[in-house]
Amino acid sequence: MYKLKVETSFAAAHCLIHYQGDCENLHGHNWKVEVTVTAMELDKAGLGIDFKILKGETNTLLKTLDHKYLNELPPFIESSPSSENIARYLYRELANKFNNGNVKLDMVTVWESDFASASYYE
Ligand SMILES: Nc1nc2c(c(=O)[nH]1)N=C([C@H](O)[C@H](O)COP(=O)(O)OP(=O)(O)OP(=O)(O)O)CN2
Ligand SMILES: [Zn+2]
Repeated sequence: MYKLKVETSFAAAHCLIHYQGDCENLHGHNWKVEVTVTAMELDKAGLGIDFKILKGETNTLLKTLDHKYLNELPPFIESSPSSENIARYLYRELANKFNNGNVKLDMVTVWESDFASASYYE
């Protein structure tokens, strides 16, 4: 079994809902996103899955969040755009793209600062 990880990022604005404190006000982060998959077998080139595919699909999804006000986007109308909910949203979208007989999405981790992150996995 192999574990592969890519890292990328996006910038966006948000405010936490049902939260009392500074973070209920509009502010932004440069979120770092880590996507980890497991692969059972390698192809002839020795790859579980091409990093270019992992990063490409992830960046395509992140483009829909980049430089947006997250609270206005459909995934976060009902659920506050916390790092936890962002990680879960990304996980569910990327699982549909990556999961097959060989590859399984393992975990998505979202860092909202150098010191704070949330991960989601199933
Ligand atoms: N479990 C979570 N806790 C918090 C989240 C979150 O997504 N999940 N998010 C926030 C806010 O987004 C806030 O912007 C956090 O910003 P940060 O600067 O890290 O928070 P502080 O101001 O408390 O940082 P200091 O280190 O105290 O300056 C809050 N919590
Ligand atoms: Zn925040």
